[in-house]
Amino acid sequence: MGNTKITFIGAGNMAASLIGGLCKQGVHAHNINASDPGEAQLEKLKSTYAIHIFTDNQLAVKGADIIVLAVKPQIMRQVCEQLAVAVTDQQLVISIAAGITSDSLIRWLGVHTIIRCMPNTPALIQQGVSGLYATKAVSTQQRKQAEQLLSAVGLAVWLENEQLIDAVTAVSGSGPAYFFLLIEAMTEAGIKLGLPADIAAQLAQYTAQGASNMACQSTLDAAQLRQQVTSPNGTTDAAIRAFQQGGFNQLVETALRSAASRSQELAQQLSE
Ligand SMILES: NC(=O)C1=CN([C@@H]2O[C@H](COP(=O)(O)OP(=O)(O)OC[C@H]3O[C@@H](n4cnc5c(N)ncnc54)[C@H](O)[C@@H]3O)[C@@H](O)[C@H]2O)C=CC1
Ligand SMILES: O=C(O)[C@@H]1CCC=N1
Repeated sequence: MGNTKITFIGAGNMAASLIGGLCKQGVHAHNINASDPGEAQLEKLKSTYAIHIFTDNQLAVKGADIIVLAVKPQIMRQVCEQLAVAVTDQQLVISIAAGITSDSLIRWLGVHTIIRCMPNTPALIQQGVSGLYATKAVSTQQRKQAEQLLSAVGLAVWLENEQLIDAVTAVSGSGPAYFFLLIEAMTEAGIKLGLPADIAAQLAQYTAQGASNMACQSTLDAAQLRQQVTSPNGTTDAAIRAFQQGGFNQLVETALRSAASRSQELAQQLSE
């Protein structure tokens, strides 16, 4: 990232994951600003990574090459309108908010150099994945900078259609929570089958990690890898049948459609 100066507006969960990932990747802390009214989380970030902290958003964006908007969708308009006097078209604005369209951001901020990004919290351990969409005003150099920023904390993929950000939100933005839910459920089931709680949790966590790494590294697809585990009429077969009888695939589709719809709903509600 060289000497690129990055300011985070909002220093909550997602900003902390990105800042943590960037610092662990060797980005200099003196190139990172974070602004938030919550002094406790700012102090935590400062003591952990030695970044610059601010409680005044307008001061925080001064001199920044990239401004990452990492506040909740519901307060994005207020934050952008307050920042409008301080942000210029020379600065790249990356919004990570679910559901807030680039049209709204352009209108509220008065600048056109907008990238919408949907990252996820595993960015903290450099294993995030982000979908990115750039508006026409974003230069090739700025696209490169955004890609470098998000690639420092995981995989970054470009989308040519902004509406697909809703699908990315449903699959990978919210996705870590689905896997945590499965880990929780497998741990609870393991405990009910008689395992000590700590061992049940480790078995579920390491199984998720191993399966995910295999899926990422293998030339086989997920269905083929699943078949390798599934002996005909064996134990896995019994479990998979139970999942399928319970409508597992349909349930996953319904859940992801709900996430995407919520993202579209936020866009509609918050676009005025
Ligand atoms: N948490 C996640 O897994 C992901 C979140 N996102 C998006 O990231 C954004 C932030 O989400 P989280 O980090 O989870 O929320 P969060 O609630 O943890 O962080 C938001 C932060 O904004 C701060 N804030 C409130 N008013 C402010 C103001 N006027 N100026 C500056 N900061 C202000 C809050 O004090 C808080 O620290 C949301 O728009 C969300 O859609 C996107 C991808 C994944
Ligand atoms: O739950 C949310 O709204 C945010 C967006 C993606 C993950 N967390």
